[in-house]
Amino acid sequence: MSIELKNITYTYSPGTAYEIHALKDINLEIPDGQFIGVIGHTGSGKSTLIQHLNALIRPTSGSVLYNGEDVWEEKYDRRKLRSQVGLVFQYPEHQLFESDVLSDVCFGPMNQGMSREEAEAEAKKALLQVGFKEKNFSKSPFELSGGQKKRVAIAGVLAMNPKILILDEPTAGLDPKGRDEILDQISELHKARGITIILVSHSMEDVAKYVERLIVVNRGQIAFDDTPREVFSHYQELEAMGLAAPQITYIMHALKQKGLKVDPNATTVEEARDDILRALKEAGSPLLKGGNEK
Ligand SMILES: Nc1ncnc2c1ncn2[C@@H]1O[C@H](COP(=O)(O)OP(=O)(O)OP(=O)(O)O)[C@@H](O)[C@H]1O
Repeated sequence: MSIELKNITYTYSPGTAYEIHALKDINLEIPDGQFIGVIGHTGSGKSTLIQHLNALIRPTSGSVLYNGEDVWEEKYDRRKLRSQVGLVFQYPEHQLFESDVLSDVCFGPMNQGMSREEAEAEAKKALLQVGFKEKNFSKSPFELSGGQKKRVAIAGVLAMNPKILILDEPTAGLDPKGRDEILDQISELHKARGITIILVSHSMEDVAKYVERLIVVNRGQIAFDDTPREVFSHYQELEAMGLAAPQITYIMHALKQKGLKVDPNATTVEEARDDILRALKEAGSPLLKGGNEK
């Protein structure tokens, strides 16, 4: 189930005074099963890019291939594609409209042609997988907290059994605890279903913790496409794009400059902790005498 973007450009309002070249010659290959982060400054083109992945917008030039087939061929079934490449928009909770949670999540699969019974089975599975409790299935979506609403919205797309799930800032507007819970659940989902996850995020800490591949978009182009570790080693270039590496990367660079033999490219707090302890131990540091070793 690979997606390929070939020489994609996209221009809003072409030929007018408001013309904006949102994407410029994008080439991208997304094989099965990866957990990918997409990061970039506001207005860099992330949303425009992901809408190409499920043929919601048609490129100005270039082609989008799904399993090798051009999705903009006249006879291509783009409706089917959209159920296989599920897209959860920013603030999806604004799109809940049924009277109860279960019916809301059933809407997508029923729209795809499933019976209510089949749809309910998929909906329940999806809701439980995103950590939504069964006792709340009959509640009105309007009674729910922000985090619960987001779960319902994600389950609504998941219930259609997508092969690829794209989430545009799924944690926007949540507090840190709600944010971690949702991201942990998305990560679990990736493991349990083995589907491709594409996570658009503004948080370097979040992508560093979860994704295996990080795509950095800058002014409509792909600036980096690599492991988070490799991308963050270019932190000075990221800064020039209005981005930054995770704070821990800066701390590790500072420690290295002070003479501690740490790996400056650690990207998560856990990785950094282990590496600092190792370096302190190797240096025979008195700091470890308090029994603080792992
Ligand atoms: N419907 C639209 N009409 C005209 N211009 C648009 C439209 N949507 C986006 N743009 C412009 O295209 C460029 C890319 O926008 P896009 O929304 O893809 O960026 P983004 O990286 O997703 O931003 P954000 O992080 O704020 O969501 C920006 O200059 C934006 O102003």
